[in-house]
Amino acid sequence: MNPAAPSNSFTHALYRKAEIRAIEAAAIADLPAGELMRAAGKAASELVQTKFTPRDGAILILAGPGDNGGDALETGQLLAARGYTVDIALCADSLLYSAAANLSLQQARASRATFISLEQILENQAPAYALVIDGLFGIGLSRAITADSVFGQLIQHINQLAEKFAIPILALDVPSGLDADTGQVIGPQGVAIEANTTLSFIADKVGLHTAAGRDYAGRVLIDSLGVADNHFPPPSGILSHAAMFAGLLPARRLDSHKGSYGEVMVIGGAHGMMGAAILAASAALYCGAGRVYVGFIDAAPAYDAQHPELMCRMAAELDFSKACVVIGPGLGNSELTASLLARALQQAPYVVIDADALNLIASSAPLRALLLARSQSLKSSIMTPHPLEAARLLGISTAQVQADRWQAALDLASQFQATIILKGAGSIIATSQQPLCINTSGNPALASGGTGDVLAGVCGALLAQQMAANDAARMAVWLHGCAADQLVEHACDAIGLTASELIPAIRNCLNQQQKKHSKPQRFQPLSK
Ligand SMILES: NC(=O)C1=CN([C@@H]2O[C@H](COP(=O)(O)OP(=O)(O)OC[C@H]3O[C@@H](n4cnc5c(N)ncnc54)[C@H](OP(=O)(O)O)[C@@H]3O)[C@@H](O)[C@H]2O)[C@H](O)CC1
Ligand SMILES: [K+]
Repeated sequence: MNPAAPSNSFTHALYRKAEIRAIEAAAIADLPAGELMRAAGKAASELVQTKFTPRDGAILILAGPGDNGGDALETGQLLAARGYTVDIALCADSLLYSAAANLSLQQARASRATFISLEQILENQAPAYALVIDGLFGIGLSRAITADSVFGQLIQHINQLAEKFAIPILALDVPSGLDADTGQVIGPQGVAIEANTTLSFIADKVGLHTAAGRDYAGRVLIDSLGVADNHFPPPSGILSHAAMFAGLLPARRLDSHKGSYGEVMVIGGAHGMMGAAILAASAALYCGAGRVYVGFIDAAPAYDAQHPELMCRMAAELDFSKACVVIGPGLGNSELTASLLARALQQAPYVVIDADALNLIASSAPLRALLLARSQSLKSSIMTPHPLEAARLLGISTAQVQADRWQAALDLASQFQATIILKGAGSIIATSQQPLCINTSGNPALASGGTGDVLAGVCGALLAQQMAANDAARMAVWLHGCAADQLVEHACDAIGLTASELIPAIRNCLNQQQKKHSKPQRFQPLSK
């Protein structure tokens, strides 16, 4: 296989369909006809040999009407030549095939593969397949595959059989039915292949990593098909990975004190929602902020018994002028909260705007103006909307946000001139200047109350320790997800993770990350 496209700096690059088309067009001009399809078939057949090895059962290949079908036919004829039992369902009018796909079809027909009809597949309720290869549609899918269409019935049948008989599905390029840009199944009545593995060609695609993309694509592998480096423009997005965060938080100097690590003030915790502010503040504490205050709205407790280090005050008493203000967790909506938000936006060098504070901004033009003014005075702002909050901020519906999360994140970043964390499966971190980033850590155990408050607190701690807003946002989301992954793997499994448990796990992840990249100790203990 050709390694992920094309050099180290691009290993985690993400592109949209139009960019992939442009790369493909530039590459084709340099190459003999059909070369990319041959490379796709070679990559897929090698992957089957090395990772699936289904010698004891037949392989079913679904070949659709475009070049994705051509890739599948090429894969099929290569596997047949290597001695696999291959059934091919040709779901296409071959007269409409491109020259490259036609050549692959001729070779497949001349091979030992058996061509079977759609009816044979649909009637067969207990197939002895060891693997299904999905080459129905790739990036050329232009409209919904509706459940009642022939393709729709085929896809649903394959998904059901795969689940019932534990048959793995390898999708070529994109799981058929999924939009490679948005990560959504196309159309309200649309269906898509639920793959275990997706082997994507030329470069990685945004839609395989956000929204429903992760559920449909399974494990994602990339093969560049040998396309030369110079055909790849700078990526418009990247996937987060551990190495990105190396050195972002400098090693602690021996000659340092609590004042060296910044001050976080969490503003929120109105009556009935005090826990939200305490969660955010505890997360800031565990992520290394030097001093952490909680500024309550209605009444402040004398102290927090679980974390007596937190300084509990009334929000109105706090001076924001040197702090990182995390405003929103349990804030509520009142004249007082709006005036606190206005003061934070004007005074604080760093702000993290979460939850109710986002809703206040969505409904107030003066608050928006104060937020925009921050970017001109080089003050850092991170906003952490979930899809509903993002929808309010953009004045659209949640469904519209989810229909293209990438675009929604970009729109938020440019409208509010802030660093955006658009939460949800495959959280997106966006600024208007740098490539967007899709987070790769985390799991559905995070879908519980309070985890968003924790994330806001982590952002606050990193900002307070002088990290640039975009780095802080990317790293906070990544740590938050890593902590959930570690807990699910080693402690609590997928159900019942609480936001409180997440906090010490985030501290572990942060320290592990720091240790990996820190300088060796000056003094080693003397051996006895
Ligand atoms: N070109 C190359 O060298 C390489 C391409 N690769 C693979 O090619 C696909 C993209 O191929 P393309 O032919 O552009 O698109 P698809 O195979 O995804 O499918 C297009 C055909 O599907 C029809 N279509 C679209 N939507 C539907 C639908 N809902 N129901 C039925 N039919 C649909 C479409 O018909 P139109 O009427 O819309 O024209 C086309 O007939 C890419 O994903 C790669 O797998 C490789 O990268 C190798 C190099
Ligand atoms: K496919």
